Amino acid sequence: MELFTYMEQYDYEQVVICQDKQSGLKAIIAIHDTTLGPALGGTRMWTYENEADAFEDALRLAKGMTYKNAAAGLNLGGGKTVIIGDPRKDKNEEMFRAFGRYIQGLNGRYITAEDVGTTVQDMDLIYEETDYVAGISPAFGSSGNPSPVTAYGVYVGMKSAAKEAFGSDDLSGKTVAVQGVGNVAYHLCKHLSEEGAALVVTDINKESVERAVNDFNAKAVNIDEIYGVDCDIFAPCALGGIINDQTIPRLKATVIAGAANNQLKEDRHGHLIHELGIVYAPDYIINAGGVINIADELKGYNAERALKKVEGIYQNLDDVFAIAKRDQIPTFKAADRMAEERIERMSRSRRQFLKDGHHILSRR
Ligand SMILES: NC(=O)C1=CN([C@@H]2O[C@H](COP(=O)(O)OP(=O)(O)OC[C@H]3O[C@@H](n4cnc5c(N)ncnc54)[C@H](O)[C@@H]3O)[C@@H](O)[C@H]2O)C=CC1
Ligand SMILES: CC(C)CC(=O)C(=O)O
Repeated sequence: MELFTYMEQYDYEQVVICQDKQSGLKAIIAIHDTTLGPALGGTRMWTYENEADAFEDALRLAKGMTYKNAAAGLNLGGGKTVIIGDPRKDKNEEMFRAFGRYIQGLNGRYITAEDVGTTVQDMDLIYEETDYVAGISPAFGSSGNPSPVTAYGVYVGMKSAAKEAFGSDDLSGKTVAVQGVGNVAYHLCKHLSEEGAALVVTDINKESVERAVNDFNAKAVNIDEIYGVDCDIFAPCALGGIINDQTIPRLKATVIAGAANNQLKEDRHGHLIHELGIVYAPDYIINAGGVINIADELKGYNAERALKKVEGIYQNLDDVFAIAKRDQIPTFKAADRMAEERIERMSRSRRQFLKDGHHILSRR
């Protein structure tokens, strides 16, 4: 990847490369766009095949956060961090403290939180060094782990997508194939099971599968079988790029609605599933619950208020489906349109009225 070419193509503001030999920290902080406010997005810790993959992931995820935050009505820009390493083996206190100091050095341009491979405990270590971290322990007045709230948002969003596809948002009797039953999907499965949906699950982690089988009577399938499951709804809840040339021909689902970021490998895959008549709930609209919850900390966290806002994901998806129909475009394009229009509108109003609209985390 030619970094500057890529940054210019999608108009990224900044990429910060952090290296700390003592702790083994190798992190990439990507800030895509801060038109609406400071960039907020989680920190992912993952073992990448090579550095180029890590850069690409950080950059794509950061851009996704710009769109997610804009479409969710938040006054926040988009950013994301990738830490290269195995979250089961390579973490240590110094690493997250060092990372916290890098974030502090950005002076509020970027606020971090959890993503795949990081936990509330990791955020607490970052908090030792900087205020610009959310999703820390509730004992600090924070919102804690965002995953259950993300799951609730995906659940209400799935109901909106079901209404679009089947004419009713009732999920009882529907079969949902869930790829990856980690932090978010476990809670999603709970909501679905309580409503009477049948679950088919897979995960590379055997214990996670067993937990879903035991707790929700889910049927387990092998990793690769999940795409071909005879189901109503496919819920990608692991990593990105899973809607691609290899998987699309195998899908039997009428709806795709899940938590994973960057589900479409490329834009053309969004067009392909649209042509096949699959109702796609755009990833960054349906999985915005976590960031909506975390963003509430900027006002002094109130769980009830945050949850109410998360329920707005249902209406937001209704709006996306309506724009898609009105403009005869796939839903992922309709979501982009919604986000871009808000950024454009707000940037004009910002120039006129707002000198410094940034929030202060220390209010929490
Ligand atoms: N945690 C949150 O609040 C939010 C998470 N997301 C996205 O949702 C997705 C899931 O996030 P979490 O549940 O927090 O992560 P997690 O790491 O707890 O769960 C992901 C699960 O997917 C499994 N997995 C990985 N590769 C797989 C594969 N090829 N096939 C099957 N399973 C596989 C993992 O073993 C793990 O159990 C990620 O894409 C994340 O970026 C998006 C918004 C907020
Ligand atoms: C705070 C996180 C839940 C935000 C994020 O990184 C995401 O929504 O992917």
